[in-house]
Amino acid sequence: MIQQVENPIIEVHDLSVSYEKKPVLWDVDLSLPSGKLIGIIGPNGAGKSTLLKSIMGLLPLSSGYINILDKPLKEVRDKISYVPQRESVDWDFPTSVFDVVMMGRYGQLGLLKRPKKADKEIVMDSLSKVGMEAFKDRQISQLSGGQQQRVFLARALAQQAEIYFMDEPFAGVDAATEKAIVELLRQMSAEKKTVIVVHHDLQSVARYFDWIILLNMRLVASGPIENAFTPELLQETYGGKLTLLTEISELIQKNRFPNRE
Ligand SMILES: Nc1ncnc2c1ncn2[C@@H]1O[C@H](COP(=O)(O)OP(=O)(O)OP(=O)(O)O)[C@@H](O)[C@H]1O
Repeated sequence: MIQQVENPIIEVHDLSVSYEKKPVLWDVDLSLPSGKLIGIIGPNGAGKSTLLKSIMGLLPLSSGYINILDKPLKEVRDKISYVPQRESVDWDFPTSVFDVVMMGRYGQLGLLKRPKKADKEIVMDSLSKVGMEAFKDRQISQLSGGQQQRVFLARALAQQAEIYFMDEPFAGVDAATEKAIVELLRQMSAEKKTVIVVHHDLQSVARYFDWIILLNMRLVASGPIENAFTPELLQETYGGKLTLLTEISELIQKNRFPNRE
């Protein structure tokens, strides 16, 4: 079930990626619609983060090419924003919440230019969207995991991009932060942003995403949640590793896609 899209915002052609000659992604052909919340789902080691990084040009490709907004990545870099995994960052670095979020503005500013009043306003607005204005002067080493994740999201918002890539934004955050992130994703979607999220928790997939990519080294499915989130396709993606299959099957049969209009 691989649905091709007319006028895709992202097109991936024959993508293969290897780490030190060990193949991780094989022949991925993908086209993605704009303005949707898109989840990349698959078991551990399936290549989800690798797909995200490849699309953003952070890894060398063994074969294939990627177009974003009909153009090669280097022409549209300022239109994309990346929220990496929280653990991949040194949170002991001595800097404030405000300054981390201001880093989101440097793409537009250039490194040597001073931020203007408008940039400061964008930073404060981004912090308020994630409920972190009160923490603007706090050192980032003194934040909880959920607060760190919110700051990361605020930095991405400050970039005012069109496409947002997020690698497991819900990993290790508290329930309040999870709810705040979901609300933010919905708001971004209402503003016609495209958001692509690596996601682990199968229970929440149908509630959070409009479209899913099922991946296990090869592309198993890409399509609207109603068509792609099926027991058969999940079985194909997870193989014997899927213990939640019955539960998910029930969820689908009851056609319960809560909170999604
Ligand atoms: N820098 C690297 N060097 C060598 N191998 C790597 C590197 N990064 C990832 N891999 C391997 O590539 C495979 C895919 O990794 P990737 O992180 O893309 O998977 P994932 O689906 O995001 O996994 P997870 O859900 O566990 O985060 C794994 O087998 C992983 O061990």
